[in-house]
Amino acid sequence: MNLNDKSKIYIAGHRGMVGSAIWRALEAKGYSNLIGQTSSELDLRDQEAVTSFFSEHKPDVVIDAAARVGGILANNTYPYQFLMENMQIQNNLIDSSFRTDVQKFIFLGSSCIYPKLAPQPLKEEHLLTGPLEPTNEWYAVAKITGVKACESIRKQYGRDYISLMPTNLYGPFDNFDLNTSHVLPAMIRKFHLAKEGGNVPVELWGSGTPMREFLYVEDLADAVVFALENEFHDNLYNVGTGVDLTIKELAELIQKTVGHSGEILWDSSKPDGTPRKLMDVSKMENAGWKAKVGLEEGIKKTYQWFLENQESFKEVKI
Ligand SMILES: NC(=O)c1ccc[n+]([C@@H]2O[C@H](COP(=O)([O-])OP(=O)(O)OC[C@H]3O[C@@H](n4cnc5c(N)ncnc54)[C@H](OP(=O)(O)O)[C@@H]3O)[C@@H](O)[C@H]2O)c1
Ligand SMILES: C[C@@H]1O[C@H](OP(=O)(O)OP(=O)(O)OC[C@H]2O[C@@H](n3cnc4c(=O)[nH]c(N)nc43)[C@H](O)[C@@H]2O)[C@@H](O)[C@H](O)[C@@H]1O
Repeated sequence: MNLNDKSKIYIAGHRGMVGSAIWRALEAKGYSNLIGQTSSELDLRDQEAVTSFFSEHKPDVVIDAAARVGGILANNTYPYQFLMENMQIQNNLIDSSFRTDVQKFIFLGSSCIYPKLAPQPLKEEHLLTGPLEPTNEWYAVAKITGVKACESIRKQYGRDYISLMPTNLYGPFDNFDLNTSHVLPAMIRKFHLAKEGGNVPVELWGSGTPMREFLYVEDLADAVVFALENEFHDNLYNVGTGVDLTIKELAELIQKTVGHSGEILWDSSKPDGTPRKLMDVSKMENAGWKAKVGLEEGIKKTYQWFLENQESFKEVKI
């Protein structure tokens, strides 16, 4: 497709951590015809509403950054919502895009689509080669169907519909609610509150032994713009740093950044989840994209954002 700065680009989920980063990145590159709808303006679970939105606005490009998103506890507590809502949202967006001739669609999945015990680092071809991690298999199955829906349109109709599989993301506008968030924002808030409370102990979940990879959200937004501006000849690409660390090492890094000097306690009644999910990022690197922001720098930026926006960050109520 002939993309230009007047192309109409619809960012679904444009207020979220990922969607807002993509919006800022596109604006910075001069794209002036961006459209977004809040979930109260357009509930993407409502097929009829999505169909009429697409027939009215006819976007040239769709970037799907809308989903029911949460950390390990939220996924494990609300399996039906994480499965059904994510299938409804993505399927409505993908099918309406197909029917209104959208030529470029970027779908965002997650590294949890790969089998729990797949060989590490995770390669795109490991998809569907083994059982999923039980704490988030519901969300993973939804995301896998999104990947397959885009792949089927590329295969049958030759449309440039691609799926990017980001690793764990963090950064400005993240969800800092301690029940529904992911580990990195939860640790920032917990260590900050404990420091302010006189360096009281911090209680974290699980054993601290699982390993995780973290990509700063503005790097992901950069990868999405890269995928938008370049012709991709395959349907599935991992997006990450290719570097991971234990949850315990992450805790010590965040404790140092925040300046907390108390004890760290581990609540073994909470799930560890997947032991490791390090991404093989060579396919995206061969396509010409590489992450730039290191973890220490990204945590410092995110903590700074947290301090400046404590009153405004969203508390996601599930
Ligand atoms: N965060 C991560 O670690 C991570 C990792 C890998 C992949 N991803 C993927 O990245 C994407 C965005 O994640 P995120 O972290 O940015 O999540 P987020 O901050 O919770 O944003 C999700 C967005 O989806 C929108 N949304 C949810 N339900 C909706 C509905 N029924 N109708 C319309 N809009 C709805 C919300 O809109 P409103 O704000 O208007 O309510 C929100 O802006 C998701 O596809 C997620 O799977 C995230
Ligand atoms: C990218 C996301 O990865 C998610 O898996 P996943 O990394 O285990 O999700 P997280 O919630 O980030 O948890 C990562 C690891 O951090 C541990 N952890 C320690 N303390 C905390 C805490 O205070 N809060 C949280 N949330 N975790 C904590 C948690 O037990 C787990 O082993 C999937 O559930 C999502 O669907 C999505 O795919």
